[in-house]
Amino acid sequence: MISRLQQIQVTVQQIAEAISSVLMMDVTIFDQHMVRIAGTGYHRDTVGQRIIGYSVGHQVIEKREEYIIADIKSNDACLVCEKQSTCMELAQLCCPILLGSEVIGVISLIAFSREQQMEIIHKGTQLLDFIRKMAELIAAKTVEKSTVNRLLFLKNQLETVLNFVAEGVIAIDNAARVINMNFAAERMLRTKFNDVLDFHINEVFPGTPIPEILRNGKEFLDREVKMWRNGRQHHYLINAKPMLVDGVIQGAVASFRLVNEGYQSGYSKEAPVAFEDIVGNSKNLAAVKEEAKKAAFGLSTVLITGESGTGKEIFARAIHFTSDRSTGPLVALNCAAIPEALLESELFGYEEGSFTGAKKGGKPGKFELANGGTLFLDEIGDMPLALQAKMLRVLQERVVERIGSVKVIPINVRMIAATNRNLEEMILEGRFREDLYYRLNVFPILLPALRERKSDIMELAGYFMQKHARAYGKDIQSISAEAEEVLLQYNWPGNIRELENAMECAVIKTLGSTVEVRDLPPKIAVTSQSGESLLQHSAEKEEILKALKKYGGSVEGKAQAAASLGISIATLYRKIRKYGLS
Ligand SMILES: Nc1ncnc2c1ncn2[C@@H]1O[C@H](COP(=O)(O)OP(=O)(O)OP(=O)(O)O)[C@@H](O)[C@H]1O
Repeated sequence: MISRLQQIQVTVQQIAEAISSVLMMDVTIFDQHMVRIAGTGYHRDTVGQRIIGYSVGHQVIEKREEYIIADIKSNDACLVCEKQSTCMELAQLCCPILLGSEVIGVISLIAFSREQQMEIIHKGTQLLDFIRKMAELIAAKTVEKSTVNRLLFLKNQLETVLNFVAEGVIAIDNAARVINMNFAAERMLRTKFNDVLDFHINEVFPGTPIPEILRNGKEFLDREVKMWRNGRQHHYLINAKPMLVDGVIQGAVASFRLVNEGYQSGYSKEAPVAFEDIVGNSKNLAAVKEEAKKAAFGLSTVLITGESGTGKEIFARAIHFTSDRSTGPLVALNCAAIPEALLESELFGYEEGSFTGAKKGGKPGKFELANGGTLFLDEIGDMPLALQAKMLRVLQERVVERIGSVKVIPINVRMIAATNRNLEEMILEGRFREDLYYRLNVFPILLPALRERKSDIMELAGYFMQKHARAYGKDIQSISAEAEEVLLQYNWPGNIRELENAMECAVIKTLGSTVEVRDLPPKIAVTSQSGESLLQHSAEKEEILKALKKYGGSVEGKAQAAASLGISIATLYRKIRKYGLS
């Protein structure tokens, strides 16, 4: 193991040189294993080597004593040294480097000349006082080093843990500036920590109540915050706590999760959806529609998989309204939208008095509410393992028990589950139960991504253009050939939802009756083309300026401007800097 002195070798050498130049004598410093850590003059060349043989140094370490050796040839301590007869040193002064009661090394001041020897003879105790101070300094440096090492270790440990959790975590200092952020927070806020370090939290996460804590010191749980991003409103549930040092608020830490459109209420109130309402005639989509129609007429559980925004929910609704349960309830629950602790009672309900805060008369769960109809469980991949086991029982036995009750309630419910996750991979990682997967996957439906059905893009774009033009009372008739090319070239990672947002944004911006490239969100226009032309740059700059003029340069204004441009706030700030728009 590397010794304490070895860990700070450079510092030890510097101290040896400083002593040597002040006292005009050579210095050597070695650790408790007799390895030379530093040396000046004659001893410089053997730094890093172990001192062999039994010498005064060994005695300093063993006895933890200081030595003043006025004459090497006659001193008792030197008599035991094998090299005494050939030793070129005339006199020596040795001092242990102590860390508590442990010797971690020795400083030795050496006289090679008569004058230096005289110095040691006449001023030995003063010199020793000085060397002792230097030994204390070195010991303090080793403590400092191990403190730094420990802090680095803790920092790594903390980062590993932070980046392991699925919740977003963000920390601010006492001026509400961002000082830390984990991977999940980066993902959810679509930003990079380095891009927003030291930004005011409101610039990164507008509308969050986290700064309140700096004023009142009160922690809060499950506060809902809505934020516009990419033309879409996102809901977050936030918990936050003050960071206290010696009782003084030094900042705050918040953890949050994205509660995408927490549609907890049933769909029964909503308008029915037929397969004919699902826009798109590509071969891929037509095949899936045929499959889904077959599923609608059975009673089997359906598992819809597909990337986010591919239309899983709209398919689930079409299946329900085409099935012979269409007059029954359609009840939906997004497993990712509900805090884990509440999910069980949402699904299974509870009896009166089953836990603190339980409603009088108890509450039915979604299974009961969906009786005679369909239960749509979205984001099933986010269901915790313990609940998965309970779900499996319901699917096998077709009965539910409310929390806190022993009564068994029979249920007649068709289940449709959906996920954008790869459940088979999750099974291998032990995060999803294989038996539940097979129970759910009776009728699998795989929705293709938009990029896998390019021929649907323009049909959908036209459909959304008309829908939003109607809503905004605008007379927009067509999409220009250039805009069409851009729409077709783009990769659509956010699928149909992203296309709908893009077309809504275009409808808002279009001045005439045709959607042009400049009306599309800059992100789509830029990434669709190979290389960013000067023309695009100036168009983008103009768009940003327009948005900033419209919404104002305040933090809130910038957040709105970013939302209207379909970009994240951090990207807006980057572009403001890039185009010098301060
Ligand atoms: N083929 C389609 N025709 C018309 N609208 C569609 C079509 N597919 C999806 N949409 C619309 O696009 C949006 C996204 O679809 P939906 O919510 O069904 O996707 P999803 O796969 O469930 O997304 P997520 O996994 O993110 O919840 C919805 O507003 C939906 O009405």
